[in-house]
Amino acid sequence: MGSVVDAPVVVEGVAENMLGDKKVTVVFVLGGPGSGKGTQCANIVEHFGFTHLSAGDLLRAEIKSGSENGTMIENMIKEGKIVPSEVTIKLLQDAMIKNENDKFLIDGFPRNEENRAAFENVTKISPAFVLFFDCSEEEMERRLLGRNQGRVDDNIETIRKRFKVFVDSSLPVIEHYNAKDKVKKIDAAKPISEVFEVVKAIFAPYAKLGIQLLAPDKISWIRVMEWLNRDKKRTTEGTNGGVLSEKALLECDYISVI
Ligand SMILES: Nc1ncnc2c1ncn2[C@@H]1O[C@H](COP(=O)(O)OP(=O)(O)OP(=O)(O)O)[C@@H](O)[C@H]1O
Ligand SMILES: O=c1ccn([C@@H]2O[C@H](COP(=O)(O)O)[C@@H](O)[C@H]2O)c(=O)[nH]1
Repeated sequence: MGSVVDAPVVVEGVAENMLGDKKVTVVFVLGGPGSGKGTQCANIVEHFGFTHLSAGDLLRAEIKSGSENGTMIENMIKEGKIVPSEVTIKLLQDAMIKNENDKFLIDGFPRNEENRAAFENVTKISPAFVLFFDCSEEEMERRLLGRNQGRVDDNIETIRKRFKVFVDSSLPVIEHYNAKDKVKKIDAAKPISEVFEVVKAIFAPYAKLGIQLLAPDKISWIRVMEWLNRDKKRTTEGTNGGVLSEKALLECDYISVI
């Protein structure tokens, strides 16, 4: 009996963007403060192999690093205001370039139409789709006041300001992508596990296949991975140089898919 490995299945038709020499898939994760974006992103990372980039976390790290922008960012966050696009975009772009992964969840960005247009202009990346966590202000307020992570903006005064910024500036971003049919709206008022069931169905095309080599003496991992990675499509090339369909690969006597 051979060993087990996770093999990526890349789905044709999912938008891919170039970041330097690298092809990347980006999903924007949007929703009001406390709607559960970070919580669900952690689940998506665990199950679907995305890298989570929270714009808010990157800005908070920038404050801690003692950067020259630190004081300005801290003041904006305390007021619930939106940090200038060039600062946030640079942090996101650097994080994507540094990371070897090619699938990113960008959480809490773009926050306004100017953020969105600047990001698309600078990076030439447009999202594969946008997850929108929809939740009432009453429920979000309850969650934020109970979060207890010592955040300077989780107080009732700043929370109200953040809600207003979300409605006035961030909802138009969601409307922009909705007009392009890119928004997947989720009822985020439900319990965490129920929200994740809906999220899971949306990310199903990114699921990893478990593959087991039944006859390691007859077929090598290197060969299987070459087949699966070729052209990043669901068709693969066989040993005889012809085209081996995914179906044929999965029916191969030496491999089982679990
Ligand atoms: N579906 C849910 N039901 C109840 N509580 C939740 C749910 N999702 C998240 N929470 C809790 O609500 C709080 C806020 O969640 P989270 O940090 O994921 O929200 P967020 O949208 O990322 O917030 P922000 O935009 O302010 O960073 C956390 O304490 C989290 O445990
Ligand atoms: O793109 C962004 C993301 C965040 N901010 C500022 O940070 C806080 C906190 O953001 P969270 O997503 O809740 O962690 C937000 O209120 C903004 O002040 C930003 O300016 N731009």
